[in-house]
Amino acid sequence: MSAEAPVLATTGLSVSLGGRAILKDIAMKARHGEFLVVIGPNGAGKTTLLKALAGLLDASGEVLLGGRSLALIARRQRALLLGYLPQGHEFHWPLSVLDVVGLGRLPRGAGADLSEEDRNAVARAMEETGVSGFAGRTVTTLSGGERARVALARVLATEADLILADEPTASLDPRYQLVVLDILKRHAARGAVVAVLHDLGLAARYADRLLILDEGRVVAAGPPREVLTAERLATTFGVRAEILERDGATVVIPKSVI
Ligand SMILES: Nc1ncnc2c1ncn2[C@@H]1O[C@H](COP(=O)(O)OP(=O)(O)OP(=O)(O)O)[C@@H](O)[C@H]1O
Repeated sequence: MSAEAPVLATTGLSVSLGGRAILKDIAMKARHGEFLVVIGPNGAGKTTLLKALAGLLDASGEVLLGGRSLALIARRQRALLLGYLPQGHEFHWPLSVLDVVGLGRLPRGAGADLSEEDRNAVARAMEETGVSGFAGRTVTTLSGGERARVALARVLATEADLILADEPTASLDPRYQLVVLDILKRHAARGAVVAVLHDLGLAARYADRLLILDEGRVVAAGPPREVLTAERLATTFGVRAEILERDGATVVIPKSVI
């Protein structure tokens, strides 16, 4: 991907599901090196946006990856360019953790026998996410937080420049929430990351820019301290919140329901 074109950009991106307009004319971009966090109330369209960015939904408008139209990029090539971490992390097959993370190498042509390069990428991803200790365990026996980290390890193993992560910290304990966001922040530095988060405090701390979705539209986009205002939290989320600046970071304290 060229460093000049945004890693990811959309124009006029719209999606209808079940006869209802879910995403309406979304224009957004993630620049090289950027950690973009998508926030918004339940049902705003965040998951739908990530799926559309990953090319998993019929959409009108355009998604550009490194300046190239996603629609014109073959599926296998897409899988090299972007890693998609879906919400939920359910595994239905009783594979070992090592095998699941190894699946991340499939787009790179890996077969049943991984090359040394594949094995190194898998080992790095497992080390980073703290799952090496249970490499031999069957994924269906893992706890929710352990599964979430294995799912992230599989995406990291792809070594795609762009990662789309849907609620990557859901079901993680406080330490692993920070571990995972640190990983994504590091990854963003050499490509870009678009992540959906519900925790406004973590979103404010980690995001280079926030994209706020409400009822399928972008209602604000920019650095956390510019877009996270008490008025915005009231109109978009329906909460009264206190917003503080502490050690250079924006701290959000939701206080009551409006
Ligand atoms: N397949 C579908 N058919 C019809 N409506 C759908 C479908 N998938 C999602 N929707 C609707 O689209 C809207 C946006 O859903 P989406 O999952 O993108 O929201 P979200 O912002 O990720 O919400 P949450 O914070 O609750 O995860 C919701 O009203 C949802 O009910």
